[in-house]
Order: sequence, then structure tokens, then C-alpha cells
Amino acid sequence: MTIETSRNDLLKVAMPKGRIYKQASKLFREAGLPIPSDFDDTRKLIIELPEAGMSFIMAKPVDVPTYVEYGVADIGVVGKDVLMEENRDVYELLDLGIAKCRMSVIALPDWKPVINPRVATKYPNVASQYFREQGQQVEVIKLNGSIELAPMIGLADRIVDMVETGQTLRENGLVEMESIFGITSRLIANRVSYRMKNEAIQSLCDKLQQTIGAKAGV
Ligand SMILES: Nc1ncnc2c1ncn2[C@@H]1O[C@H](COP(=O)(O)OP(=O)(O)OP(=O)(O)O)[C@@H](O)[C@H]1O
Ligand SMILES: O=P(O)(O)OC[C@H]1O[C@H](OP(=O)(O)OP(=O)(O)O)[C@H](O)[C@@H]1O
Repeated sequence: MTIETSRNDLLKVAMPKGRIYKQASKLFREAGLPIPSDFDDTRKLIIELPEAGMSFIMAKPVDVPTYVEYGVADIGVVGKDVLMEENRDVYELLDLGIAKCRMSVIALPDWKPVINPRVATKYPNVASQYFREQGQQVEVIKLNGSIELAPMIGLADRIVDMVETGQTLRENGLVEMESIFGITSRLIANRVSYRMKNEAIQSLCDKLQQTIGAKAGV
């Protein structure tokens, strides 16, 4: 077998850089996969892990479903928030139970109802659908970060954003009006890879599921 062939045999995993990576690699280690912790702060974009039978593609979190849908990654780890927003054609295999937070509607404490309020968010598709289902007409404004600024400086009446500890809300004098979705990270798979590499993917799922179950005391 050539080196090239054995490289192609590795399961390609789109891993989100940033806050999920450490939790995801820790979970993989707990599931018995030999993933060195040396890569927790790496700037490498492709990490080959032949002992674990995998290679990691270090992606921007929002791009993980795209890599998986196009099959350049066989599987991926991604937040449910991104999965809902991107609506890509992938299989959702497993709730990994990591990177827990919630998606909420947030406003200033003195917020008053107005006609056609402006809602700023990183998640325009999710927010539009949510307010449509609530029968509320809103104008959605897409932002890419520091979403909490929007009501503070008068860009929007409300925001839809992630809340984890609540520190950002407290420090900026905002209130959580409603929590609309619980969010955790998910394992997703490319539809073709799921058939062609079923044994490897299923074996990984089983190991992860056992670990997640043991942690939850199931
Ligand atoms: N406090 C939190 N705020 C936002 N997302 C969180 C939080 N805790 C966990 N998450 C999860 O982590 C995922 C990735 O968040 P992260 O901030 O690393 O990516 P990002 O928002 O795309 O950042 P960047 O633009 O800096 O790459 C989110 O999609 C969400 O599922
Ligand atoms: O409840 P907390 O623990 O305070 O976490 C919530 C904050 O974390 C996220 O921001 P992030 O750090 O990703 O920054 P950005 O969205 O401004 O890029 C999210 O958009 C909130 O602002």
C-alpha cells in the first residue's frame, strides 16, 4: 500500500477551530482515540492522525457543514445553531453534548413593543423562521459578531444570540426575554461517506455514544 492510499483511507473529520475544538478532542480522547492534546492550540489546518485512523480539517465553525456536504470531509463536529442556520444536506448522527449553550431573544430591560421591530443576529434564517412561526413581522439584520452592541447603540430593538454563562448580558445591561433553542454540538456525516465508510463511521459513533452515555450516567 502506498502512503497516498493509506492517507486516503483516513476518515476526514471537519473540526471547528475555536471554542468547540478542545471539548471535541477531549471527548474523542475519552472515547479511546489517540488524539494528542498538543494540537489544542495549533495553527495547523490539516492534522493527520494515522494512529486514530483520522485526519482533522481545522475549519471555521460556520463552514463545517459545507465541507461535509461537498464530501471533502466525511464527518464533522458542529454546533446545532450552525446546523440549523446553514441547512446543508448532511446526516446528523449524534448529539455530542458538548459546547452547551442556548439561543435566546435578548433586549434592553426597558424594551417596548413596536411595529416591525428590527432584530440583529448572526442567524438570519433561524431568526426569520422563529418570528414567522410566532406570527410576528420583524426586520432581520445580519451581523457577524458583538451582536449585543445592536440594541445598546440603537441598531436593533432585539437580538437573537447565544447565551452560555450570561456574563455578556450582565456586563452590558441586557435581559434574556426568551430562550428559544437549547444548543449542543453534533456529529454530522456526508451522505455518500456514510455509506462508503460506514464501518469506520459507525465504530466512531459507537465509541462516542458509549462515552457520552457513561458521562450522563446512562
Ligand atoms: N458562549 C457561546 N457563545 C456562542 N457559541 C457558543 C458558546 N458556547 C458554545 N458555543 C458553540 O460554539 C460554536 C462555535 O463558536 P465560536 O465562537 O468558536 O465560533 P464562531 O462564532 O464562528 O467564532 P469565530 O467567528 O471567532 O470563528 C457555536 O456555533 C455554538 O454552537
Ligand atoms: O453567555 P456568555 O458566556 O457571555 O456567552 C455568550 C456570548 O458568547 C458569544 O460571543 P463570542 O464570544 O463568540 O463573540 P462574538 O459573537 O462577538 O464573536 C455569543 O455571541 C455571546 O456574545
